[in-house]
Amino acid sequence: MGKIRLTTAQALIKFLNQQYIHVDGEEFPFVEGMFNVFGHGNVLGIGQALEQDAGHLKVIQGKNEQGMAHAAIAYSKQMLRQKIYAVTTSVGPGSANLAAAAGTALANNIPVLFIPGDTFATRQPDPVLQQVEQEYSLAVTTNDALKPVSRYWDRITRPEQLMSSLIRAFEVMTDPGKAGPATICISQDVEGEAFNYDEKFFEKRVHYVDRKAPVERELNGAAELIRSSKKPVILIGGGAKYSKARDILLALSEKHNIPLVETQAGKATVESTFKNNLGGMGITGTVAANKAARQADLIIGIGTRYTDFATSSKTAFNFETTKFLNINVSRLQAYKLDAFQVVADAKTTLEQLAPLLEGYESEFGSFITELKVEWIAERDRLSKVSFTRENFDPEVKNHFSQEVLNEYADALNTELAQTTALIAVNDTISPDSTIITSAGSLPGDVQRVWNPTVPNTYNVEYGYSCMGYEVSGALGVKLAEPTKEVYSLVGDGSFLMLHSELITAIQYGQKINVVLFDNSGFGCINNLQMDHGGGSYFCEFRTHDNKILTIDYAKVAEGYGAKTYRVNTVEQLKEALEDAKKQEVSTLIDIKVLPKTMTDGYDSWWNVGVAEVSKKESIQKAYAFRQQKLETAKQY
Ligand SMILES: Cc1ncc(C[n+]2csc(CCOP(=O)(O)OP(=O)(O)O)c2C)c(N)n1
Ligand SMILES: O=C1C[C@@H](O)[C@H](O)[C@@H](O)C1=O
Ligand SMILES: [Mg+2]
Repeated sequence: MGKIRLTTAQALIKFLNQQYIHVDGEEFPFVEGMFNVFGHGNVLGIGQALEQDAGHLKVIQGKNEQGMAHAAIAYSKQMLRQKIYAVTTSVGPGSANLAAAAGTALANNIPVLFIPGDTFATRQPDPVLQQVEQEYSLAVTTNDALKPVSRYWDRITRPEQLMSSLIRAFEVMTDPGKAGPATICISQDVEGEAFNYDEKFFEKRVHYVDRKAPVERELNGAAELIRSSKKPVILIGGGAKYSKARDILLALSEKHNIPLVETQAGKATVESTFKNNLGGMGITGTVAANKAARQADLIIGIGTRYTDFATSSKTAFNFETTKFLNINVSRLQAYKLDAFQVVADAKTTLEQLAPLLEGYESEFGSFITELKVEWIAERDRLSKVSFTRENFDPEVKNHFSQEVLNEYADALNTELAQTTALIAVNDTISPDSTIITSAGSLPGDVQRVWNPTVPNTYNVEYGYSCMGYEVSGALGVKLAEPTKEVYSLVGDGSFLMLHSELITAIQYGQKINVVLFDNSGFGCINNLQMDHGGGSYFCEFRTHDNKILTIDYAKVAEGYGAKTYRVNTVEQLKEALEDAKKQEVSTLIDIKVLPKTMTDGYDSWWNVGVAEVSKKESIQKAYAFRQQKLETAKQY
């Protein structure tokens, strides 16, 4: 057998170039490119290999490891998990910076390949720069911290180990049932070590993503459950989107009059304009979706993980009477809520179920339309909130006095409500643009009020809700959708935490639009503490002498080379959005919004850890309320 002498890093890059994916009869390269932040842990090994021959890989210099990893995750999510970017980091802090992003990929089941450098296999120079010296083991390095946030984890201390390791990593990343981050740590000396690799290892390798069909028992059981149900509701999860189940969902919903409700990951599988689509479900959901779910005697959960946000901490359904039918490629997910399990691909299952449901119609009648009409009116109200200097009643009530709200209006020089601004963005940008968000109050707002009229234009990461995904993710989506506009919807808190990849976007001419909602604080957490009887404690951005912090974010982005806008009214916002569309360079719109003007909970419930004992009566009350709610919640 032919051999080829390569360094471990050269072998890695050669192998990545030869990985293909085969989905629904189409075959294409699985690895699009590689993000890097070089340091001594990877520049001489992986850096050298890329410089010598990157093949078809697009090589992009990131600015922060978490940020570039978020960009890679958003890319993969937008490509419906069919294409990835790899991410290489240096050793120690460089790899530690991957941890939050790895968690993001894992919680959201997104395939991405992480290649952090590792300490020396020989241990000759130990402790090498950036090595943490553990007393109890020389084998432990910073990279061990990535184990709990990786779907697959390995350490390469000999060049030949790379072969079996990579094959496992690609098997994991291309399996829809267990897709997630694969982390292969390579000792920095080993990256440069050569080995006589079998040439066969580098032959084109095709990873087949076949759609797993349900077995007859599953199919008949599912059909029987639906046929005997009066009011079934379909809960669309991310799995439905990745399976491209839109058409069959639409057909089944229409034919059998079954309402569709969506999780964050499932939103925009089916366009919001579809008559039976009632929008987001759960804590951050619409009244319409939650009312339908409350009435349901059967929830058909398709590709959903049933997170606390989707189930309102297991209070959203009537568990006495509601059955669950879970269609999921993951057995782990299918087992949830004591459901009837169909462990199979969403689209295939629904297509095979269709003939078995012939003649069936739910008893929802015109109720679905009534719910939708009711919610449209509510959204309309939210689009027109106008601030008044007296007796203003914000969405989030009884937290801030009018005096404090006026203080914000003065400091930020704005009277804009967040809901009004957000809906204006929705109504102004082109419908085929994609929005990206993940943390703060915006994910809740968009799950309720954002109307994606074009499928797959909603890239919201809410499995990990990781601050920093918003701006970085926009870069990833732009790489996936180069001809479309992308909009990062980001709070001031998240922007401050991480926006380094805005610079990467500008550097590589990848136009992103950052729409920044500045309410001068960690607004949603402030809501959370005050909703549970606490004071306003360290969640507002105030100076040492209690003044509201005002930051000119437009100026910050201007410094990077972005085209920027300062916005205090809806009119200015619309103008800025129109102008931003015409720009070739990345843009940032700094919108000053009033706190407490995001959407509120609409009576949904989130189980959070309230203090059992407290000196404050309001907290005691919050605790008692939680205990009361737990009485009605499913226990597991
Ligand atoms: C990396 C990370 N750290 C902390 C949190 C907890 N957290 C969630 S939202 C939030 C504040 C977000 O503030 P901002 O972006 O301004 O959004 P707002 O709620 O004000 O709309 C914090 C600290 C998180 N989700 N992610
Ligand atoms: O703690 C949190 C509260 C949520 O409202 C928010 O969206 C999320 O980012 C979070 O971490
Ligand atoms: Mg904020």
